[in-house]
Amino acid sequence: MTTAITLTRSDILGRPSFWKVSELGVRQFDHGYPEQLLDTILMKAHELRESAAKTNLNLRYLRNAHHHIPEVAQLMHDRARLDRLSGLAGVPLEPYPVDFLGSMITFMGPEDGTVDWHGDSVPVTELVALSADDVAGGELAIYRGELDEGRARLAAEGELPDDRTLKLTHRVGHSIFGQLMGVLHRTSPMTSGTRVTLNLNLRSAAQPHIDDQRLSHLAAESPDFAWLDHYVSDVRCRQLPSLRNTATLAGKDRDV
Ligand SMILES: O=C(O)CCC(=O)C(=O)O
Ligand SMILES: [Fe+2]
Repeated sequence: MTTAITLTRSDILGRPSFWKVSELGVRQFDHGYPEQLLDTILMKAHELRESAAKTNLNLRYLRNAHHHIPEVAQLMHDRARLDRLSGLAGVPLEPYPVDFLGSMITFMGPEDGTVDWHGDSVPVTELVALSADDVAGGELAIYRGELDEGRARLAAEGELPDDRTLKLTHRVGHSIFGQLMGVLHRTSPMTSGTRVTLNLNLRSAAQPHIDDQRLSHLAAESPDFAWLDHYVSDVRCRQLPSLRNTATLAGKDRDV
């Protein structure tokens, strides 16, 4: 595995941050995943493309990809992959548990559009380019600065200065792996070509409460509330113990 780029979270935000799973910022690396597995995922993604929804962020995507495509589930839960990503992040990671956000496949191009400025609700993501044909534009653009400050600038000025934006070109065979929670980013508009990308979302296995998910966001994404029971039991059984444990440890620190 060769690492093409590495940036810490503090490098991106321009300040230390507290709400994070680790100092992971963004890394791009040669993933070495089996070509045949990714080709199968791409072929099945094309078959399902017409069922992919468009969201208000101008993104055409197929959510819950691991339920539709067993090969996505295989990669998502692959132990060697999770161990390697955990090593890169510096903390144990696990697949994101809210089913419809665990994995998705995005379709981007001049007609499908590209995802607009946002911060991720999920803590950590791996973007695996399945195809990138004849692409002009379409880089992952990351604002170097605070999310809220960047949003205010966007609202006031309509754009962000180029010299504060880092652009990463997606490459087939490489993953862009990052902690994009609380980090303002988008995909640069594409003037030609198409890119199909597999997004595999993750969180800290040790501190699963570190997350920017909002119930209103989940409801907007999936208004049938079919995710609710599973979500509440995750909060009860995983997130609450982790939150309490963190609070206890912080209390102990103060007592010393
Ligand atoms: O594929 C990309 O360039 C960015 C995708 C992204 O930010 C997202 O799906 O949340
Ligand atoms: Fe994102």
